Amino acid sequence: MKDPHRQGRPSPVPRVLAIAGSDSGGGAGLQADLKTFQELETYGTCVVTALTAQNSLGVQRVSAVPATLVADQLESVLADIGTDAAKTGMLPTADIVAAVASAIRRHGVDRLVVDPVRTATAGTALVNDEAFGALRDILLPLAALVTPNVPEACALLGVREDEVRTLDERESAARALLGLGPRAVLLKGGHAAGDECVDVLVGADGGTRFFAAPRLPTRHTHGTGCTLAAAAAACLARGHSAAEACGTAKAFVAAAIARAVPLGRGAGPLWHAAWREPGIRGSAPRT
Ligand SMILES: Nc1ncnc2c1ncn2[C@@H]1O[C@H](COP(=O)(O)OP(=O)(O)OP(=O)(O)O)[C@@H](O)[C@H]1O
Ligand SMILES: Cc1ncc(COP(=O)(O)O)c(N)n1
Repeated sequence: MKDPHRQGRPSPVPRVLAIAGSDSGGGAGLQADLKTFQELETYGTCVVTALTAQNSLGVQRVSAVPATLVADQLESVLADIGTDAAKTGMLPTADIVAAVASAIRRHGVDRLVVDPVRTATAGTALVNDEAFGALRDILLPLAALVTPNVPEACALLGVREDEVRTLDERESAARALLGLGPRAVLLKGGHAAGDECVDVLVGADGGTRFFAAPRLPTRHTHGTGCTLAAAAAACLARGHSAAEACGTAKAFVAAAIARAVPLGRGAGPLWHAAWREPGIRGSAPRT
């Protein structure tokens, strides 16, 4: 980003900004993002877009933060601390999407990861249709990387989910998403069938990469999407390429799922500190 107040001096630590909703249960949203940033040895800042009353069983209540307050938070962070990368999660209204796009442009944040959050795993809508359309039209063209799951990819493209089943169909869908303007697309495979979770990366270099990891037999996967996108943003802030960032992010999320904790009566959260354990990074996916 343009960082006039640093006058060309590098930041003492990589900085990453999360622009997302709060999850009171601590498993997804901003809470997952900040834990991930810390584990990957980056300094995390956060702009709150929504408050949710949420736990392992689902989302009980959602309240959007006024767009002007989102804009003020963005200005407070970016005009002083600055950032080396940013990541968006839950952007509940079109006004909030517009405020985010405007700040990203004005401050020249070019390492932007957009996680096109739409509904919680439990099915509750987190974002209205107008906001999702605004994200597609004005935020995706600013993204270095967008990380949809299969239902989100289908909603962005306006196609049915049964048209995006096989790996070839997922690769074609990822390529079609490049047409919406992001520089790279990681189409996640958590929702696809099979013994492996295969994520497909297509990017500006024209190539395709597959990141595969065994599908872990657990229901404690609350916050996987947020964690993956946050880890990718932390890696971009460290100066890694999109492909390197996706490889590390996949390994990070796999390790955190392997050590997920059965808290609450429903889908429990990941254990982000798994990354510190000797040997756990050995669960790195094949690429
Ligand atoms: N059971 C699992 N075992 C291993 N990896 C998984 C599992 N479920 C999801 N993943 C991986 O976690 C990451 C997030 O994928 P997923 O498709 O679940 O995203 P998402 O639906 O956006 O997540 P969320 O459930 O947080 O909304 C991907 O890298 C995916 O391959
Ligand atoms: C604030 C917030 N942001 C994102 C998600 C999506 O995560 P998941 O699909 O795992 O519920 C969520 N539940 N809450």
